[in-house]
Amino acid sequence: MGRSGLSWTLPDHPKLPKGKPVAVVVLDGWGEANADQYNCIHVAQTPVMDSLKNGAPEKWRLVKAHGTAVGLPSDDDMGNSEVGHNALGAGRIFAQGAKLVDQALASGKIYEGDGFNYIKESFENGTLHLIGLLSDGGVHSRLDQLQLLLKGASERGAKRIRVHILTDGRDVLDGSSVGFVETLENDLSELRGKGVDAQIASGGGRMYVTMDRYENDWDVVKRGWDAQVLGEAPYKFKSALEAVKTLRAQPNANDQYLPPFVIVDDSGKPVGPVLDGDAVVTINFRADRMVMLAKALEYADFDKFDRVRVPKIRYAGMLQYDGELKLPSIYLVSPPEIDRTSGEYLVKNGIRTFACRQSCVIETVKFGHVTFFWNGNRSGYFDESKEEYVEVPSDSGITFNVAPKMKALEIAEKARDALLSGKFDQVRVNLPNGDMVGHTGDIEATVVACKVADEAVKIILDAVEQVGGIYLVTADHGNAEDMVKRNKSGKPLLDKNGGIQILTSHTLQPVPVAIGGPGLHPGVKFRTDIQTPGLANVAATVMNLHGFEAPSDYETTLIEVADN
Ligand SMILES: O=C(O)[C@@H](CO)OP(=O)(O)O
Ligand SMILES: [Mn+2]
Ligand SMILES: [Mn+2]
Repeated sequence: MGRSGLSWTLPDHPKLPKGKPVAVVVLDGWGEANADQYNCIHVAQTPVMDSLKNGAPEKWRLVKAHGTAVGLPSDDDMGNSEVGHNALGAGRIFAQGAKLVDQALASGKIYEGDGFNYIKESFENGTLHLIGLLSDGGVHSRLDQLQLLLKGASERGAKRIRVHILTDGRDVLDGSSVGFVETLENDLSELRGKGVDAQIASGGGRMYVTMDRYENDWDVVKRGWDAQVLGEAPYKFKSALEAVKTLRAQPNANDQYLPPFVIVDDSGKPVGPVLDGDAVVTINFRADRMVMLAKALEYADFDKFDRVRVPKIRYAGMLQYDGELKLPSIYLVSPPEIDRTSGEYLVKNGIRTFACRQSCVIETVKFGHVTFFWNGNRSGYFDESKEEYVEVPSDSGITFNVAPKMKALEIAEKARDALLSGKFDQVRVNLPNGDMVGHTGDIEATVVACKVADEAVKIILDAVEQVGGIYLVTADHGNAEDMVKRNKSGKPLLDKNGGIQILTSHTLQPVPVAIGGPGLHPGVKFRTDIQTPGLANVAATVMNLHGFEAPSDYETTLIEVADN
C-alpha cells in the first residue's frame, strides 16, 4: 500500500500473459478523414498504416481525440498534444486547463484565489502585464478568456494594463492575427474610455518569440524577454495593428514567425517595459510553451540567457505549468490533478519504460509529449532505474517543410534497438512528422512527412516481429489528414484570390488505434460494445497488453479476449 492506502499493485489479467515487449507508437497529428487531395495521409504512400487498417474491425478502430473526450470545454475544440497525451497516459478524462479557466472566470473564483490576491497588490502603484498567445485556437490560450480577465482585473483595481501579444497562425488561420489585434485594440480602447490606461506593449510570432518548448532554443525566449521586459526590439511601432499589418506585408511573412516588436510613444519610448513593482500574468493555460518563460520570470538563479535587468515583480501563471517543479509557484487557477498515470503504475509493477522522443528545432519538439504529458504534466522520472528517456536532437533553425523527414527514421532505429536489446518491456515513441510539417501548411512536404512516418512505423513493427512482441499504434489528434479549411458541408473554402484556405491547425477528426504482433494473444480483438471510446481508453488497453488489469476507475479497455 502506498500513501493514503493506495495500492500500486495491478491485478493480473485473467487471460493475458506478462513479459511480452510492447511497442506503443504515437503518430503525432495523424487523424482519419475522407480521402481527397488535401488528405496528405491518403495522398502519401503509407503501405504499413494501410495494412493495419485492413485489420478492422478486430485489430484496427477509430477513437475520439478532441473535445469532451479529452477534457476540453466542447466538441468544437480540436485535439492537441497536451490533452491527447494526457489522456493516453492517464487513462481517465480530466477537465483540462481550458475548461478550468472557463469555470474559474464564469464563477468569479479566479478573483478570490491567492494568485489574484497576490498580483492585486501591484494594482495601486504598478502595471499589470498580461503575456500570451492571442487567438481563439483554444490549444494554449483563448481570446475570450483574456477579454474576461482584462475586464475582471480592471474592475478590481488594475489601473494600468499592458498586453504583450504573441501572434498565432498555427492553431488558427495564418493572417488571422490582424483580426485578433483589432478585437483586442477595441477592448483596450473601451477600457481607456473607462479611465484605465490599457495598451498593447509588445508582440511577435509565437514560434519566433517566447513560445519555445523543452529548452530547444532559449533565443526564442530571450527575444520575448527583450521586448516584453526590457522594451527592446528590432521593430518599433506606434500601434500593434500597424505593427502586425506592416510586418505581415514583408515577403514570406507568417503569423507564427513575426519578428519581435515594441510599441513606443510619441517620443519613441517603449510604452510597457516590465518594471519593479509590476505584476505579470502569463495567460496561456497550456504548460509546455510557457515553462521556459516562467523560469526566466521566476528563478533568481538563471543562466539560460542574460536577462540584463530582472525587475522585482509579482508573477502568476494562469495555471501552474509543472507540478513537479511547482512552477510557477503562484497561479490563478489550479491545474488538473492528473495522478496515478499508467506510466507510474507500470513502473511500480516492474515494467521498464523507454520513451523515445525527438527534440525539434526552432520550436518544439515533442520530447515532453510521451514523458511530461504522458505522466500527467510531471517532469522527471518516476524511477530512474526503470525508465530511460532518449532524446534525438532535431534539426535546428528551420521550418520543417524544408526537412519533412525530420528524425523519424533515427527515432525508429533507436526504438528498434531498444526492443532488440531485450531491456525494455515498453518502448514508447512519438513520431512528430504529420503534426510538425502539417503545421507549416505545406501540402507537398506534409505528404513526404506522412510517407516517412509510415516507414518509421515499419522499422518498429519489424523489430516487434523479431522479438515476438506486441504493438499498439495510435495518434494524439488529427492534423495531416486535412490541410484545408472547409465549410459545414465539407467543401474547401477559398480566399479572396480564389486560392484554398490552408489549414495549419489540428483537426476534430478521430484517430486510429491498431494492435497486433506475434506476442498478441490470438483471442484478442477490439470490443464492439463501447460506443464512442476516446484516447483515454488506450491506457487500460496497454495495461492489458502487459498482462495487467487496469485500475477500476480507468476508462474501460478497448479489447476483449475470446476463448479459443
Ligand atoms: O505546437 C504546438 O504547440 C501545438 C499547436 O499549438 O501542437 P501540439 O499540440 O501537437 O504540440
Ligand atoms: Mn500532437
Ligand atoms: Mn501540433
